[in-house]
Amino acid sequence: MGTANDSSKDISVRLAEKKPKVVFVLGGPGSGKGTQCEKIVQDFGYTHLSAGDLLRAEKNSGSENGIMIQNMMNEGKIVPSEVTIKLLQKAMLESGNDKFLIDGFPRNEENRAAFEAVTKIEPEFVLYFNCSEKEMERRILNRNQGREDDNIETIRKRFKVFLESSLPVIEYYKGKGKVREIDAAKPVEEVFEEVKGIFNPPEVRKVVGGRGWGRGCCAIL
Ligand SMILES: Nc1ncnc2c1ncn2[C@@H]1O[C@H](COP(=O)(O)OP(=O)(O)OP(=O)(O)O)[C@@H](O)[C@H]1O
Ligand SMILES: Nc1ccn([C@@H]2O[C@H](COP(=O)(O)O)[C@@H](O)[C@H]2O)c(=O)n1
Ligand SMILES: [Mg+2]
Repeated sequence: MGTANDSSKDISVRLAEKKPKVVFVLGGPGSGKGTQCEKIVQDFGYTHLSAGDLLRAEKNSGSENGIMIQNMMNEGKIVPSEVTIKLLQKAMLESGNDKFLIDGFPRNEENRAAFEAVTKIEPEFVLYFNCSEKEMERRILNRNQGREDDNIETIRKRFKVFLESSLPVIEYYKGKGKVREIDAAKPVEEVFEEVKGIFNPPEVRKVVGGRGWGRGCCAIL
C-alpha cells in the first residue's frame, strides 16, 4: 500500500498546507487592477495571478475548454468556477510563493462560494479599485493589447456583469469589514501611493514621553 506523497495528494490539501496569504483584487473592467498588481509585486513580493490571463492562456493552449472559454469571454460572461479555480490552484502551487494577489476573482457569488468551499482559503482583505464607467471605457478603448473582448459591444456587456454580479461580491466582503477601497480614477502613481498605504500600514511606533506604544503619528525611537 503506497503512502500519499506530494503528487498524489489532492491539490486543495497541498495548497492548504502552504497556508497561503491571499488578497483578492477587484474592480470594474479597466479600473487598473493589472497595472497596480504589477507594482505591488515589485514592492511587496506577492505573486500576481489574473484569472482573466489564466483563462486566456488556457483557451490558447488548445484545451478541451478552449471554445467554451472563448465564447464566454466574447460575451463578457463568467466562466464556471470549477475551471477557473483549478487554474488558480495550479498556478498557486507552481509559483513556489505563499503570498498571492488574485486579480479579477471572485467575479460572482458562485466564484466566491466555490473558492471558499474548495480551497478553505479566506482572503486577508479585498482591494477594490473604484472608478467611473466613463473612465474605464476610455482606458479599455486605449489599451491596445489585442484583447478580443476590448470592443465597445463586449465592454458594455462586461460593465453590466460587473454591476449585476461582481459588485454584490464586494458588498459581501464589505459586510465582513474586509474591503480596502481605492479611488482608481487618479493617475497610476497617485493610485499606487494609496495602495502602498494599505500594504505598508504605518509602523507601530513608541510614543516619545508617552506611556506606551501607539500607532502612526509619533516619532520613532
Ligand atoms: N490610473 C490610471 N490612469 C490612466 N490609465 C490607467 C490607469 N491604470 C491603468 N491604466 C491603463 O488603463 C488600461 C487598463 O488597465 P488594466 O489593464 O490595468 O485594467 P484592469 O482592471 O486589469 O482591466 P481588465 O479587467 O479589463 O483586465 C491599461 O491600458 C492601463 O495602462
Ligand atoms: N473570475 C473570472 C475572471 C474573468 N473571467 C472572464 O475573463 C474575461 C476577462 O477578464 P479580465 O479580468 O481579464 O478583464 C471576463 O470578462 C470573463 O469573461 C471569468 O470568467 N471569471
Ligand atoms: Mg486585467
